Amino acid sequence: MATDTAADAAEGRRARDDVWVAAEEGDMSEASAGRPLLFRTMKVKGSILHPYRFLILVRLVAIVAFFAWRVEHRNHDGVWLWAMSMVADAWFGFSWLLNQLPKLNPIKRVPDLAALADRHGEAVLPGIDVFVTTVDPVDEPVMYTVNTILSILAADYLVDKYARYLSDDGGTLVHYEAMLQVASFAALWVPFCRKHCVEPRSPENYFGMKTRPYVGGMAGEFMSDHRRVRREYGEFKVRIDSLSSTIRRRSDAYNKGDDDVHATWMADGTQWPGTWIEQADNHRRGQHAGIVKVMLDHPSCKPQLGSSASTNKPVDLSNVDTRLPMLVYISREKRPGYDNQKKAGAMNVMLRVSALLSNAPFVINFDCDHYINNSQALRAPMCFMLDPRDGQNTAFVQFPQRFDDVDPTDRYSNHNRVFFDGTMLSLNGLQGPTYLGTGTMFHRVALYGMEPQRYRAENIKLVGKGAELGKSTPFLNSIPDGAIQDRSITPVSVDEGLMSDLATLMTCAYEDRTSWGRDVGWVYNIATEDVVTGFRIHRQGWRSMYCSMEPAAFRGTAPINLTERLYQVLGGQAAPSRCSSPTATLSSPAVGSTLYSASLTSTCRSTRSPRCSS
Ligand SMILES: O=c1ccn([C@@H]2O[C@H](COP(=O)(O)OP(=O)(O)O[C@H]3O[C@H](CO)[C@@H](O)[C@H](O)[C@H]3O)[C@@H](O)[C@H]2O)c(=O)[nH]1
Ligand SMILES: [Mn+2]
Repeated sequence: MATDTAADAAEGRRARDDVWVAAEEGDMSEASAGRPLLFRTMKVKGSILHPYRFLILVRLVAIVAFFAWRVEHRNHDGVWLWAMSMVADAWFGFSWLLNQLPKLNPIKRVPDLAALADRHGEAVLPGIDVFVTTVDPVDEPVMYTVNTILSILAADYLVDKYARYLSDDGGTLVHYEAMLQVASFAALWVPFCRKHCVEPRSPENYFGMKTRPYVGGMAGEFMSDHRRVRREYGEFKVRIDSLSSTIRRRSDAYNKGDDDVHATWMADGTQWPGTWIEQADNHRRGQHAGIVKVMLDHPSCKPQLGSSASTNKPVDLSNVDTRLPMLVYISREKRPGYDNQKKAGAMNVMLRVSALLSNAPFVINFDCDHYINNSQALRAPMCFMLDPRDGQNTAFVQFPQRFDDVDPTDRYSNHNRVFFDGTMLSLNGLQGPTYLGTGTMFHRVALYGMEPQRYRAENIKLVGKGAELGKSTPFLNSIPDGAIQDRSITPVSVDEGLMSDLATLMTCAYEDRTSWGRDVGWVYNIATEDVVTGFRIHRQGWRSMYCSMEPAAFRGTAPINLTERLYQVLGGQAAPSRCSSPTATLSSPAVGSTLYSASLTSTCRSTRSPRCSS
């Protein structure tokens, strides 16, 4: 749980401060034109880096010498075996070299939130669309998803500058009704977080902490508010846990006497358009209509203070802004015969649907089991995106993945330190880290397949784009606006016309004969759509940034037992490009193994969600 993490973090910080020193920024006056720099760049201290580089050189010499020795000592009794092992060694050595080169100059970049606040004040921060994906309320427990969503709704960002989207690939009523519950509990939880500066803002993790220093300004009221909200959260959990039985009971009552149809019914007495408990034609997992429901409208741009304490509302919110950001539920259309392309397909639909509803210039995505751990986490990537140096060319900002519930010795290497704190920082010194699938903020236009220099709104050419981006005129028209950073998100009226435009964007057939899944959006037909999508964006000349912040911006759940961990590693291995070294699983030849091993320890990653119950 999050309790040991504070101590861990403090210790980690102390250790790392001995390693990192400020890097020289060179003459920035021209690039920044008087605008303040919004992040600090650090490099590894010379006394550590130089010996490390020397070590790489020594190993390189040893490897070359080893090769020479192998060539000279050919085994004449088994030339084939010898040749095969030489080929393997050559490939092994080459990939080792590729793995080492970026490590010559690791770079860490730390966002300067104070400078961002100084420069931007509050009002001019750009809009963000936040995407969360989920599939199955049992495999990916609903409690994780609702906590993720509560943590996003409570994040410290301008309420009218971000919108929240949940994509439910299962199309289940449980998820939809869970979102209704979230919307109602958030009306208490979010103002409570704001009033008392609560961290983290995922209630399960917050109430699970043993101790926490109070940093808010209303210590006097804290204990009673805390007790009250905790009780409400308990009741909220009970309601969430009983959703599936509530829905089943309700549906049974509606279906009584009808032997043919066993529909699943919503609370308002209409049939659920998505997947039914008893699956029927047009109401099964792989076959149902597209659904989009705006559950919380886009808020007004003026703060709305809450009411003072009364008997039925014991928490005094008279000085707290009670607005909530927009909340939208989406379940895309599913038809037999179409490959739904898993997460990549879901993300592409969300990208299009959000373009007509909020069309923020930035999007950030989370898997349903990754919550916001640091309420400033949506501001931090802005330090990179708005920075005068490379902001215009930065396609995405990637955060390290951190995990709860890892046993103290980390015996299954869940933290994956070499990958998140080695390889990624190393790539950060080059064109930037790869896209890792969750906790990543993008420039929307980078996902539309546009190149960095064409990025400014006035340069976007829509002629001929219909073939690439699909034939929805409202969507094509939204693209230039989606590039304007200082555009505020304006509330849209969800009328019949808009609903039919949205339905078109969610259909399976929309992407036929377009570039979606190839040159536009998340890439299809590959196990590691995230990594490959990142590569495509890099290829176009964009760069990416790795954002280091304390406390960790986001946290996820790690496998708690060996079986789950092995599944996870297997998932990563099955997809070689997820590993920084493609040969990490090959057994190395006896002599070579010691030379290579240090660079090969657990460079693979994957965050397959644990099949745990909550
Ligand atoms: O048909 C699908 C399948 C999955 N998902 C969502 O995609 C996310 C990741 O899927 P999961 O099965 O949990 O994969 P993991 O192995 O846990 O995830 C790792 O691998 C994925 C595939 O490369 C990356 O996208 C993730 O970000 C990365 O954490 C989850 O939020 C799912 O709900 C969908 O929306 N639709
Ligand atoms: Mn997962």
